[in-house]
Amino acid sequence: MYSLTKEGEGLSQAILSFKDVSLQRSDRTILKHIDWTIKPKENWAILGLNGAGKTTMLKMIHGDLWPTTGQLEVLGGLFGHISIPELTRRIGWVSTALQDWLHPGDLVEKIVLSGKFASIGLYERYTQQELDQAKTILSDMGGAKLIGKTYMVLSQGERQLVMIARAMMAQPELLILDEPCNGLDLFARESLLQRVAKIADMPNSPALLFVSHYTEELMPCFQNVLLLKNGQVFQKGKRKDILTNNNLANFYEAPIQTAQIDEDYPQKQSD
Ligand SMILES: Nc1ncnc2c1ncn2[C@@H]1O[C@H](COP(=O)(O)OP(=O)(O)OP(=O)(O)O)[C@@H](O)[C@H]1O
Repeated sequence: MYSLTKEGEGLSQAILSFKDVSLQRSDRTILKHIDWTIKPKENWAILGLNGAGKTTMLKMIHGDLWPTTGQLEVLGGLFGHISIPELTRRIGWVSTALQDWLHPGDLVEKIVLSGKFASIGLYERYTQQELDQAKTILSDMGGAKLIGKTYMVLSQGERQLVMIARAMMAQPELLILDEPCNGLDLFARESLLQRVAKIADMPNSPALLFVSHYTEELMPCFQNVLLLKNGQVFQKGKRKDILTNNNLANFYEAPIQTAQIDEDYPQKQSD
């Protein structure tokens, strides 16, 4: 169904749509003339070096920043005509930065449950059924052994798993994974990426938006890639067209040799 703005203008059915969006801060243009659409059922990865503007774009999608110029539509709502708190409840956000806000002494399952209320800590009344649902989501993500532990004793990989389960608790329509593999060792990273791939395979999977510095983290479920450089879209499209040696060499301004790695990622025997 098409959404309507207050003026009655029909909107697209896109998950998100940037139309000539720029963002100015002080005397600096951080994002420049971004044109980009994510259609339903598409999963995208954004690749960019430090300072490219990735986090700024995510903050915009999440409603924390507004375009200085241009038109931005997220989940059928046009900025300027939507309730931002309502929008943010429909978006899951996983980022190591968010971990610093959590209460270290909280039980893992309660942190997952807090995703339902979009709160840091649990202040709302909840039912046993909701708590059980949080445990089920965590178990489905491979985190059954974490139930009953406090957040502070978890490893970084386990914390990221909890963050993803927390985001899934709200049944988001869009799940943003902002450099989720930061600080993870090889095995923890591959295990987390496998979990992400499982989410992508779910029948009612949210649209996935994965942000990274590294091409090797872009799982096959990310069929579309946007290369962001100096606040501008350098290239965007199907991964097979974007992740070529030539493109990446131009993007990074350095010789690049990509290699297809066996999709059976390294796994510990115990996994
Ligand atoms: N409020 C602001 N005022 C001025 N400059 C800003 C502001 N916010 C971000 N920037 C600048 O905009 C640029 C893009 O920042 P952003 O955090 O979006 O990059 P990024 O691609 O996420 O980088 P990283 O990979 O290092 O996290 C950076 O140079 C940053 O210093």
